[in-house]
Amino acid sequence: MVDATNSNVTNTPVITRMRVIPVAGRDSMLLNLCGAHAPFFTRNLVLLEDSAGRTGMGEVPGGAGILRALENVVALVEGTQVGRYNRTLQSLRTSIANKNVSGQQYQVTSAAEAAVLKQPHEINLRLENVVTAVEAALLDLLGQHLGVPVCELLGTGQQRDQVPMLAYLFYVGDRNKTDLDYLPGKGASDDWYHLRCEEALTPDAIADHAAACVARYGFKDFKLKGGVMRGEDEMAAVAAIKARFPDARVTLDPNGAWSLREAVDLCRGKNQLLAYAEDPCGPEDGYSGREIMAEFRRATGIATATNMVATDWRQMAHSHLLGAVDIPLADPHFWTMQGSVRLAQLCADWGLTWGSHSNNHFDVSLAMFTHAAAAAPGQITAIDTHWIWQEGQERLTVEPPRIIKGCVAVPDAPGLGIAPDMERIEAAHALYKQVATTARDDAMAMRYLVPGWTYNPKKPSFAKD
Ligand SMILES: O=C([O-])C(=O)C[C@H](O)[C@@H](O)C(=O)[O-]
Ligand SMILES: [Mg+2]
Repeated sequence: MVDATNSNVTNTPVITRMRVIPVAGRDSMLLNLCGAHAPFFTRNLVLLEDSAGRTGMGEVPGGAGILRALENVVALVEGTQVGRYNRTLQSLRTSIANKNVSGQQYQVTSAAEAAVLKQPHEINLRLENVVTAVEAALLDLLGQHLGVPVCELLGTGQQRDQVPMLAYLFYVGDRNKTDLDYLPGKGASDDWYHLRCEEALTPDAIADHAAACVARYGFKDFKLKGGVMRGEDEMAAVAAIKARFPDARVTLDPNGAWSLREAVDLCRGKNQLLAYAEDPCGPEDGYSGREIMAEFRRATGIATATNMVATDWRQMAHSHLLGAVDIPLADPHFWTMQGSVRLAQLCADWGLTWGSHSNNHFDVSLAMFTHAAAAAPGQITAIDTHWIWQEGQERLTVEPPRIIKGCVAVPDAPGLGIAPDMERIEAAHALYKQVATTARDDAMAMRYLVPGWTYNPKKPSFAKD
C-alpha cells in the first residue's frame, strides 16, 4: 500500500510566497438600481509564488472585508504543496468558517449584492470569494506544473475551444455633470472607446453602444442593465438593439426592481424580444424571490436567469424545486471555480443552462471566467463580462485574453494562460491607495445627477416619477 504521507508521492512545488494586492481601475458612469458607478472600481489580487519559480494569479471583488480575510489566510497557504491544493482550500474554508466574520464591514457594490446582504448568505459569499482567489492561483500553478490549461483540471475537463461572451450594456450618466474623475473617451465619435464614456440614456444611444461593441468585439448576445428607467423605456431599448441586430439574443436585468405584476405586464408576449429575463422581479408580499420568479416564468413562458435568488447550493435546491430559474449565473468568484463547474455539470444533466454573472474586473478574472466556462459541459449561455468597459485602458497581465467574434479563445498555454505585468499591478495598487475609500459608492455618484437620491430596491433609479 502506498503511504500517502511519503514525500515521494507529494513532490509538487511548494508555495513560497502569497501576496494579496488590492488594486483599482477606472470605470465609466454606469447606471444601475444602486445608483451610478463611481470613476473607480477595486479588486483584490492574489499572487502565489512557488518553489519552481512560477507565479499563479487569482482575482476577486474588492473591499476591505475580503482583503482582510485573504491576509489572514496567508500562513495557511505558504509552505503548502501545489498538488495538495484541495487540502489547502479545505483548510481555508475551515479557518474562515470558524471565525466570527459577521462584525466585519463588507462593501456593497451592486443591487444584487445589496439584496443578497439582507440574507444570511452574506457570509457564504464572502467565504467563497476568499477561497476562489487562492483556488484560481493554485490551479494556475498546478496547470503550469503539469503543462495543461486550468480548464483541463476542472470538472470533466475542457469542453469547448471558444467561450461566448455577451455585450454587457448600461445606461451611462453624463460625467460632465459631476466633478468626479471620470476619463473622457478617445477615438472617433462612433468608436466604442469614445462612446463608452459618453451619456447614453435613450434607446437609440443604447443601440449605438450595441453597434460600437459589435464593431470592436463581434458580439452576438447582449444584456442591458435595467432598474434604471421606467420598465417600458427599458423594453424599448431592448427593442432598439433587436431592431439593429435581429438575430441577436438580448436580455434585460432590472435586478428585481419590478413587481411581479409589472414584470408580467412588461414581458408577456415578448418572447421574440427577450431571449430570457434576468431577475425581472424579486421577493414581495412575503413570498421569496424564487417563488415570485417561478410565478413570472409560468405567467410569461419566458426563461429566467438569476444572480440574485439562486446564489448558493441551498438556494439552488429551492429554486429547482419551484422551477424558478432556467439559467443560474454561477459566477466563479462566488461559487468558486470548482463550484461553478460543478453547477454547470448539474445544469447539463438537469436540462438547465449555465451562465455567469460579473462585476467590474481586470483581465485575471477574464481568464478565470474563460476557464470555468471552457469546462462547463452542455449548452451554455454567453457569459457576462464588464471587461468591455475597461478593455484597452486597464490590464494587469502582459497580454489579456481578447474578445474576438464575441468569444474568448481558450488558451492552450498551461495554467490560466496569463502572466502578471508587475509594473501595471504596482500602478493599479498605487491607484487603489488613492481612491479606495470612495471607490464604487454608487449612491454618491448618482447624487450628482439626482440631488438627494437614495436607493430603493423596488424603484428604478433614474425613472422620472
Ligand atoms: O447581473 C448583475 O446583477 C450584475 O452584473 C451586478 C453588477 O454589480 C451590476 O449591477 C453593475 O455593475 O452595476
Ligand atoms: Mg444580474
